[in-house]
Amino acid sequence: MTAPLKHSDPVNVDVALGDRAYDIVIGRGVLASLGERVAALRPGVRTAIVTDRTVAKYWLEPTEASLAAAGIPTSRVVVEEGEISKTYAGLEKVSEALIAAKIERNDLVIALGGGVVGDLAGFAAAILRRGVDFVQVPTSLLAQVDSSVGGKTGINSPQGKNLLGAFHQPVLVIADTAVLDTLSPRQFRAGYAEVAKYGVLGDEAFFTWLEKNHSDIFKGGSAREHAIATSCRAKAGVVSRDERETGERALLNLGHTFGHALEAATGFSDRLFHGEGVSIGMTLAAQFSAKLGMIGEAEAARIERHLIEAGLPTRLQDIAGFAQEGLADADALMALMAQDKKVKRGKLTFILLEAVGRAVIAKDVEPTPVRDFLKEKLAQKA
Ligand SMILES: NC(=O)c1ccc[n+]([C@@H]2O[C@H](COP(=O)([O-])OP(=O)(O)OC[C@H]3O[C@@H](n4cnc5c(N)ncnc54)[C@H](O)[C@@H]3O)[C@@H](O)[C@H]2O)c1
Ligand SMILES: O=C(O)C(=O)C[C@@H](O)[C@H](O)[C@H](O)COP(=O)(O)O
Ligand SMILES: [Zn+2]
Repeated sequence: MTAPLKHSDPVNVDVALGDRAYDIVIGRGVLASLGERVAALRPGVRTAIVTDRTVAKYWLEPTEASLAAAGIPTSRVVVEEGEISKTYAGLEKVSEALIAAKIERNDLVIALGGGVVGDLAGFAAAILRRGVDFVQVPTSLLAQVDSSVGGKTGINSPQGKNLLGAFHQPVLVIADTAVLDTLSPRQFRAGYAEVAKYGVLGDEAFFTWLEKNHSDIFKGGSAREHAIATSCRAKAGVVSRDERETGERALLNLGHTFGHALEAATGFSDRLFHGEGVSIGMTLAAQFSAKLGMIGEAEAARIERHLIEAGLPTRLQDIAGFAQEGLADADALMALMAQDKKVKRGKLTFILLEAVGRAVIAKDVEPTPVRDFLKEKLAQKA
């Protein structure tokens, strides 16, 4: 872990992917430099900004102003906020709008928003005219620490999370930490789950730092920038070594096998945001690791305690409408987990823990112990 930044220093994190390498620029106010940076990267380019209604209200005009100041023509595509847009219908809307705006192969799509907009606009860019470059301007904490980096793009199927998609790296990521000031507290907390994930999966010192400093991240200031930069460095390192998830990258999926199943079981709705699903999933992964004797109960409890302190849900019973059919049913959750992209020849793969800060990939996990574990968890009192 590197020392916390001074508040005013913008920081650059390099995603070292050879001829597809790119910079992540992190700092307060860096959105104003978007136009200048895009003009330097792609002289003469035209752009289409894809965003959602809420983000448009706060951040579309400053984004357009920055591009206009650099002489870059823009058009806009505004979708509904939330997972409802990360769908076939959302993809059709964005793709048709980009075609209507005559976005050409050498133009740029700009994803201005949270992970939904980033995944959706990135996927539309990946398939438009068989591939147009795109820039990520992440506006949620989750997008700044995770989804804008690494090139996973896609949409959901009613049968599962991110089941249609492509690896398509952005050419630039601009993470302005000031834009997080308009994010709702619940969405900020949800994004924090992915920050904690980076500590839990590979950096015990960062997790310890988070235990002491998490409230400062919520307040803003240098702790926020430090947490974002540390998460981005961790992700950039993994992605540069294993872009297509043939090995190590699967570690970034800690908590997601359970979490994605819970998101599907709640209909990709506001009952459970992605980061909240990750928080519950990460707690379950830690508890399952303890049940298998891989870590002590105390370590699993340490992780859960921190997530609770950060205001996150950690138990299945914390989900609104928990008792509804589907969610309180281990077999239904097992069926949803069978659609996980880490499944190989029908066998589940889980990301489990050997310690706080040391995650491992567990292949060929037998379904029976997982089902029994879920039944135990489902039987707990609300
Ligand atoms: N591609 C990846 O590697 C990756 C990684 C993690 C998550 N994801 C995906 O990201 C999605 C979740 O992303 P998310 O949590 O950002 O959700 P989101 O995109 O739905 O954004 C959350 C909410 O916050 C609002 N919002 C965003 N920025 C704002 C701002 N600055 N001010 C006010 N409101 C703002 C949005 O309008 C939305 O309502 C999921 O679909 C998940 O699967 C992808
Ligand atoms: O970038 C990755 O790799 C991740 O797994 C990051 C996750 O936080 C993210 O939610 C990702 O979209 C999940 O990937 P999926 O392949 O399980 O859909
Ligand atoms: Zn995630």
